[in-house]
Amino acid sequence: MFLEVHDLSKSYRQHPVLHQLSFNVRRGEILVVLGPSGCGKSTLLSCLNGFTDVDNGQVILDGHDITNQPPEERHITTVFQSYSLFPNMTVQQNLAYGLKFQSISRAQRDEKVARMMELLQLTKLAATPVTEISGGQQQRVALGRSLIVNPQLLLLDEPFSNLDAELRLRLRAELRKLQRQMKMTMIFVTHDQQEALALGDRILLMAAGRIQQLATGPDLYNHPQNQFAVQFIGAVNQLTGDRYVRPEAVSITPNPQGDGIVTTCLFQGATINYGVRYQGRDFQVTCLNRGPQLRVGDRVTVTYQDKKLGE
Ligand SMILES: Nc1ncnc2c1ncn2[C@@H]1O[C@H](COP(=O)(O)OP(=O)(O)OP(=O)(O)O)[C@@H](O)[C@H]1O
Repeated sequence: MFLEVHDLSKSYRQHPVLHQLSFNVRRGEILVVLGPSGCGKSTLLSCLNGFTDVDNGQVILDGHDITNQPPEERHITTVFQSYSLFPNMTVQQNLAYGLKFQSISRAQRDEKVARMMELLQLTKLAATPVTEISGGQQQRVALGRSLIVNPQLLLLDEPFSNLDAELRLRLRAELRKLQRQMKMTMIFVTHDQQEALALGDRILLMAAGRIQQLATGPDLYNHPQNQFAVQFIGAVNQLTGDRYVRPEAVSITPNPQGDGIVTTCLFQGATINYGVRYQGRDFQVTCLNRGPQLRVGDRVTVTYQDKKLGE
């Protein structure tokens, strides 16, 4: 394994924030750390990059125990939400800055910068001061500045959260492409489940400083291990005990004698979300937009196959 984390614990002033976390990251993988605000995601990254000391546990990177190494010796780079670029420098100068401390020739440096600008589609903006480019372009420069030093491990802490929805989607796709091209290992922190599902080879789901589940996106969605996982990823109809059914796994068919009744209807384009009252319960139902739309008050037949947590 490329990164191994064993029994990592961290408290701030006697208040435990991370509880004996153990997990691995494979070389060339994007692991997304997903969880609600305050669950300890940023603290986990700080323990990995060395900005925060751990109370207990071990961090092994590529076979080396880095638990007590200072941050500058770890070959780990972090991209933050606020991109902290140098405002008085151009795009090109910002990208080149990280390479100043590497013993490479000027020609090699220029070549790396040119390649990075090309990858990130920033070539035309090379000579523009970073204060004169858009938020999305600034975030690309920040990404480029981190990627250019070719870190063994890149940590990203909600890097797109200041950007509008469309730009987020675009940069997500670009990051995925770059990561594949450069075969870089990344840990990406987010509280956005769509982002996690879109980006992660695997997702480490956290709540209150504990790992709830570590799985691929489809596994997390289709086979949640506990109540937290089933509630946090996607919408769900809770049934009795540990049984549940996802909205798209409920079928409704119009039937004047049916014992379900449509209570709400939300048109979403490709899909329609219905609320259906059935057997004393309110169900969320997601249907593909095919055929005539049902209306509030329509009677329906309801069928579903429920599942059990942990299966
Ligand atoms: N330097 C610190 N001193 C004391 N408590 C801290 C410190 N940093 C974080 N905490 C606390 O640790 C807990 C976890 O914080 P952390 O920032 O790691 O969560 P997060 O999941 O990254 O949250 P968000 O998504 O809101 O950024 C919170 O209760 C927070 O208040």
